[in-house]
Amino acid sequence: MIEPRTLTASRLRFGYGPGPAVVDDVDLVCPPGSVTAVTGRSGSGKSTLLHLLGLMLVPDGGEVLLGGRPVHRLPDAERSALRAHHFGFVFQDAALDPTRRVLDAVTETALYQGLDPRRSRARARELMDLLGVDVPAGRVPGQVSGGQAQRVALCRALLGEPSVLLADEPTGNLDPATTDVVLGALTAHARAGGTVVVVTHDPEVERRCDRRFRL
Ligand SMILES: Nc1ncnc2c1ncn2[C@@H]1O[C@H](COP(=O)(O)OP(=O)(O)OP(=O)(O)O)[C@@H](O)[C@H]1O
Repeated sequence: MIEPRTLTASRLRFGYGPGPAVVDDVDLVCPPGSVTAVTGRSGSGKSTLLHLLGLMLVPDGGEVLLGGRPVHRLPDAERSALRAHHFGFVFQDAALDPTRRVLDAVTETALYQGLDPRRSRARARELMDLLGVDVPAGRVPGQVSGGQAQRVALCRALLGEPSVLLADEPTGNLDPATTDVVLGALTAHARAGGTVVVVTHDPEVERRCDRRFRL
């Protein structure tokens, strides 16, 4: 069951070191039930914003709120627990363990969440079918294409039924038909109560999202 939660950034600011902030005074509200597109030129801070929203970076200023609760400065263990139970990630550098089978990569986070292994394997197969990840069960991530690896990461994120799904260029390596399938899955997750945020350079993907935020 997805637990609906609004994700909010308030006056968010972050820089990687001395010099100007990469994310500067960003206000953003992402309600459950919708897909928000984050766009902007290369280097404008989109991925950084997604890492801040996903509690992987701690802001220098401002707040990240989940369901109205400030979560950006929680101790590491609490932020990790929140990430594991409420967030799903499809990141460009979402490293899939190269030694594990694709199916195990998809079920890995669900097992951490305490889901029944047999049910999560069955659901993983359904999601892989839905997203057209048609690879032999024994394949390891290094033996699948970039576009397939992205969809494996999406299956893994969806399996956990996260309140918040953050995706960095999830259609970057995909043809139009497969882009449709991925957008359909992201939208379905939102309609089921999820909060979905997608970084994209693709104007067509941006157009099809419910909300738009330009950095
Ligand atoms: N780990 C890091 N250390 C220092 N600077 C970084 C780091 N990661 C990103 N940056 C810098 O922060 C800025 C924003 O990077 P970010 O990846 O957030 O942009 P982006 O909008 O996602 O770019 P793209 O569209 O090219 O993926 C860039 O100038 C980048 O060089």
